[in-house]
Amino acid sequence: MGPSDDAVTMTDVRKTYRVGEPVHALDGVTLSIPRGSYTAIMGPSGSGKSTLMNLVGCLDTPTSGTVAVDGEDISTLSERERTRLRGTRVGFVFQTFNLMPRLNALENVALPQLFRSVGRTERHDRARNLLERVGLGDRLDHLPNELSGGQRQRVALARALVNDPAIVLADEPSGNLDTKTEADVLDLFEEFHDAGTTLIVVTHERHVAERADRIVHLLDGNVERIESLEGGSEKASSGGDSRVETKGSSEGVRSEMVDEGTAGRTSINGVSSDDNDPTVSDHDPTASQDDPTTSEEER
Ligand SMILES: Nc1ncnc2c1ncn2[C@@H]1O[C@H](COP(=O)(O)OP(=O)(O)OP(=O)(O)O)[C@@H](O)[C@H]1O
Repeated sequence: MGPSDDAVTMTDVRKTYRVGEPVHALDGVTLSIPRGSYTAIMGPSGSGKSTLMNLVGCLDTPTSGTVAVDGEDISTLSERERTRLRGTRVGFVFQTFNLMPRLNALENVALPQLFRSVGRTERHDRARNLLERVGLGDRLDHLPNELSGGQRQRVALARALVNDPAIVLADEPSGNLDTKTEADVLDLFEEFHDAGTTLIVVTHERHVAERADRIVHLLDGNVERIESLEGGSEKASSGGDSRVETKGSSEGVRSEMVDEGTAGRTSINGVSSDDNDPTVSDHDPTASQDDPTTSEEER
């Protein structure tokens, strides 16, 4: 299996934060995530799950080692190129949904397509199609606060998928949902996984992780072990090149870089954190020339 068969390849990845005493959030992680696989990431608080997700999501760069996302080494890319890779090849689903409060369901799902050179009609057609697939064809005009928690999460999932990403990253995607709604959302994940999407889900919940093909257990910034799950899909077991190598000692950290956690300021799903300002106007920014997320090509 060649590198192109992996959606993500991490090689001896270290991430060191220096806010006072250095914190080795990731400490020599080598991990491959095959295309089309469904991976759960588990581990105690502080074990490095979010740090790993931030790297895979191109929200941050490693202190040392390489992270290849959809075949591209993110350390060699400019900030602008990483933004584009993130906007076009990665979809994000958060526990808190992160929908734009003043945009309706259709506009929220259409928004990340501003990274692509497609017109407004095509953007809206695709958003409508995805919302129909997640069972919300009759809720297109609803604002987030006019939807239930499960419906909002389904809008978030449709938004994550709208650019046909190589990878969907989900951080505690069902944490705020009741049991029945959680099951519905997880069924939907499975449906998209069956259709070939690579899914990486961070969770503290064993029953959520067990929906995946395998569980990567992190401990103290390293991969402690990888657990293959019985009944994992055909696709994942045949693509299950889960080469894992961990390096236990933090003494080997080579970096002298100072990382100050830039992740929070970066745009996600085509929407920068500053753009989450609830004072954003009601008009459809996917049609606006002035919207900060409008692609260069469209200006
Ligand atoms: N921006 C940052 N600056 C400094 N230290 C950080 C930063 N982000 C994370 N850390 C530290 O890195 C370590 C790993 O953090 P991370 O958020 O990846 O853990 P986690 O496994 O996601 O934890 P949780 O389950 O509590 O969300 C922690 O010790 C944390 O304090």
